[in-house]
Amino acid sequence: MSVLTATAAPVISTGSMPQETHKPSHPDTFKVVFTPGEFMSSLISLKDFKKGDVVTMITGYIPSERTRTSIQVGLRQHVEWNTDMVFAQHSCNPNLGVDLQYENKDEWRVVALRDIKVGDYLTWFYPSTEWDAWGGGFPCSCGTSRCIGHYKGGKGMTLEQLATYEYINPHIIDLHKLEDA
Ligand SMILES: C[S@@+](CC[C@H](N)C(=O)[O-])C[C@H]1O[C@@H](n2cnc3c(N)ncnc32)[C@H](O)[C@@H]1O
Repeated sequence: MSVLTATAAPVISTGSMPQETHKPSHPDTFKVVFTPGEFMSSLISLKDFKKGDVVTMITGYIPSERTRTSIQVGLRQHVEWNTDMVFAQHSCNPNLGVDLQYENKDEWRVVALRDIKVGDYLTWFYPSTEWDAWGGGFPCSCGTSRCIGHYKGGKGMTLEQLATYEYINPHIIDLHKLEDA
């Protein structure tokens, strides 16, 4: 079935969410680091992972429009993460891959791209799922040697640039091909 399944759970929004009322979605796996300032919070690991481990399956999402807190899962489909994964920051040298290549949505997963230690910040490469960055994107503060500068989504990168990253999802490649056609 191609229709995304909605859940009754409340949508987790970030930024303005009061820390006091926040209920961790994965208390054994990761933890939100609440940081003052607009959209400055992030996610750290509570476990060690080996490269290739599944860090979490993607469950409980809610179909959505493109928002600051959504993830693009198809050519025109977006969902709200609806878990603490929404707090994971973008990095141009991420330690997580978001793997949506499976036809069966129950198989969608977040994978460790390298060994991860307790306390490491958890990050993923937003252009691996997002074609067009919400609100025009942001100046990236990942500070890595691979930093692409201003994040604009997959459409702001060439296919050759994207090919140097793992887990660039099929809809991003397809959207590039459609644009180039
Ligand atoms: C899905 S939220 C991530 C959680 C967010 N940091 C928070 O506190 O709610 C995405 C927003 O976080 C910020 N962000 C994420 N990664 C970033 C990065 N590498 N550099 C600068 N801002 C980033 C941007 O404001 C972006 O629109």
